[in-house]
Amino acid sequence: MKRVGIIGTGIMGADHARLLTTSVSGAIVAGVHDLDPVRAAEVAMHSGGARVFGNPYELIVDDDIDAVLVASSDDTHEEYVQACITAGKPVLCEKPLAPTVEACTRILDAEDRAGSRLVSVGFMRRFDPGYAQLRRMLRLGEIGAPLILHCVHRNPAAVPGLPGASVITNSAVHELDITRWLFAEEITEVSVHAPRATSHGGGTPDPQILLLRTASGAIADVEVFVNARYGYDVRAELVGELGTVTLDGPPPTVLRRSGMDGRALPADWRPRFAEAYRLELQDWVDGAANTATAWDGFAATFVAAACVRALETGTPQQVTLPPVPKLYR
Ligand SMILES: NC(=O)c1ccc[n+]([C@@H]2O[C@H](COP(=O)([O-])OP(=O)(O)OC[C@H]3O[C@@H](n4cnc5c(N)ncnc54)[C@H](O)[C@@H]3O)[C@@H](O)[C@H]2O)c1
Ligand SMILES: O[C@H]1[C@H](O)[C@@H](O)[C@H](O)[C@@H](O)[C@H]1O
Repeated sequence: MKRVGIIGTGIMGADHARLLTTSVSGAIVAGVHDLDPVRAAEVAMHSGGARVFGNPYELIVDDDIDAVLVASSDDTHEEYVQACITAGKPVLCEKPLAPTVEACTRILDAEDRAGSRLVSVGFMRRFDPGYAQLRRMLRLGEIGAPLILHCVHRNPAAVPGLPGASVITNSAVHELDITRWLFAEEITEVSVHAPRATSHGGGTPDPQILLLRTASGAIADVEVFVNARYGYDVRAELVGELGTVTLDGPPPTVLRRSGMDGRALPADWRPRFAEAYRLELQDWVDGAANTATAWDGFAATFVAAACVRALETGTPQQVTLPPVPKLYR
């Protein structure tokens, strides 16, 4: 039985705790920590009486904790991931690995010194049955050589006044990862275009259109719109030389009534990606190593940084990743 400690018990930490407790085999939530002790206590209570730690570093080194899940806010990931590497414990860190290239580089260096892959990154879309099917069809040659990936990523609402950079490092980062993962090659050039901003974002440059060119010359276009109001909506369409494959959002149930034909949209990512989170956690608990690595986390943040420069300067940016370190080849 893997005894998991969770740092950060907000929306995602609480959801991961619930899944680990109810839907993942071979694991228990043994410890929790949050800056807010009330949140930590509540999640502990629903996780079969996990221990509440007042100090996150004591949780990480505790002999009764085998592995750590980091679900605190983005800018706190690095310090906890570093402490896990030092303690020699596997850590599943929510995306992004860290919001800056410098922080991700320090994590890669620490893993290199440790000499083993301890870090997984929560790019859960890799486990979503819909995205997995898209990738399988591509590999089977169903649509021939891929040319274009169209992506839509809409959230109903975000923190008012969120900086444009955060829309990229926190939200569009999923598409940066999924583009690398689907095409199995790196993104080499990016440009970002911002139309007139929505009046519902408190000044956030939102929506944004990202154009990503991959090493073989394919293009992904990403509409990221974090104040779209109407619901949580993530979609994709892959266009190949022989056909297309479309990933529409579940659920499959359609309500036809009063002259309308419609499906209910989820309010956020938890229902939409419930199965992806469960499969990701199971994979991590099993040590199956299909989760995104620290290198994947670094690469996504590296491309995100180029997108932020493109947004701020209005000019396309070349992306040249450093060579893949030996640990990840
Ligand atoms: N994979 C996904 O689809 C997905 C979805 C949502 C969020 N996330 C990521 O998960 C993380 C958490 O997001 P959330 O939506 O749960 O946010 P949240 O604000 O609901 O929860 C964050 C929690 O972290 C705590 N916290 C903040 N700083 C801390 C620190 N230094 N030490 C310990 N606890 C600290 C807060 O008190 C809060 O309870 C973020 O990194 C976010 O990007 C991933
Ligand atoms: O942190 C969340 C999470 O990563 C969701 O999956 C994404 O859709 C949101 O845009 C982001 O804010």
